Formats: sequence, structure tokens, C-alpha cells
Amino acid sequence: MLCAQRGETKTLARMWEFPGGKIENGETNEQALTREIKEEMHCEVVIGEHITTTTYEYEFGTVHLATYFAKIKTGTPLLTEHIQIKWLHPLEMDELQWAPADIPAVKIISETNIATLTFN
Ligand SMILES: Nc1nc2c([nH]c(=O)n2[C@H]2C[C@H](O)[C@@H](COP(=O)(O)OP(=O)(O)OP(=O)(O)O)O2)c(=O)[nH]1
Repeated sequence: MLCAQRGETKTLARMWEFPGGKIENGETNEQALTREIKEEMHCEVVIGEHITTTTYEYEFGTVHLATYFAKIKTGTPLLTEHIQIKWLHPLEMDELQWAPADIPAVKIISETNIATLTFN
């Protein structure tokens, strides 16, 4: 699983998150995720199963976080916005300090047998 560390000067500074970003008008979740990963990491992905959607009330606002499995179709993830990225096995993911909204998705991923995942 590709894990990304947020920048020093951002909200949720230095916390870990999944690549992605905010949905723009008229986009589906999957379109937004594909676009954001292309913009941030310069690679093309195929979106798979929806993992979970959570709502978290931060001090700066409320985030509705929809998380999906995805796999890389072309390219190698590049660091553009993040401090660092790490590839971790699902069982290693709890060693990072995740943004609070991500905790339920991280738990589900750690309990998923990744050999059973399918992508369209
Ligand atoms: N991309 C992403 N954002 C997450 C995750 N968990 C989580 O709480 N967030 C929050 C951080 C941001 O407030 C918002 C996503 O914003 P963004 O990715 O488009 O851009 P950003 O961090 O530069 O946003 P911001 O600091 O300007 O609000 O969702 C996650 O796993 N991935």
C-alpha cells in the first residue's frame, strides 16, 4: 500500500494519508481520485473496490473521506507534494501516524487479504 506523508506547512502536518484530494464539481469519486493521483504522483491508476467512507470533524473543517483500492497502470509514483512516500504491507501500516479520518480505512485494509482484490 502506498502511504504518503503530508508536508510540514500543511494542515495535519507530517501525518500520513492516502494519495488523493478534493472532488471538483461534476466529478465522481473515481474520476477525482484518478485525476489527483495523476497530478500529485504522475502515474495512472485503475480504481478498485470502495473501502469505506468516513466523516471526521477537524478543527479546520469537516472531511468526508472516501477511500478506494487502486493499482498503478503506468508510471512510478513521484514525490511532488508529500515529504515522503512508503510502500508498506497492510500489516505494517499501523506503525505510521495516520490522519484521524484514515484510521477506519487503515483498519479495514490491515484485515484484507490483498490477493483477493480485483480491478476493472
Ligand atoms: N488526500 C487525502 N486527504 C486526506 C486524507 N485524510 C484526511 O484527513 N485528508 C484531508 C486533508 C485535507 O484537509 C483534505 C484533502 O485535501 P487535498 O488533498 O485536496 O489538499 P490539501 O491537503 O492541500 O488541502 P488543505 O490542506 O488545503 O485543506 O482531506 C487522506 O488519506 N488523503
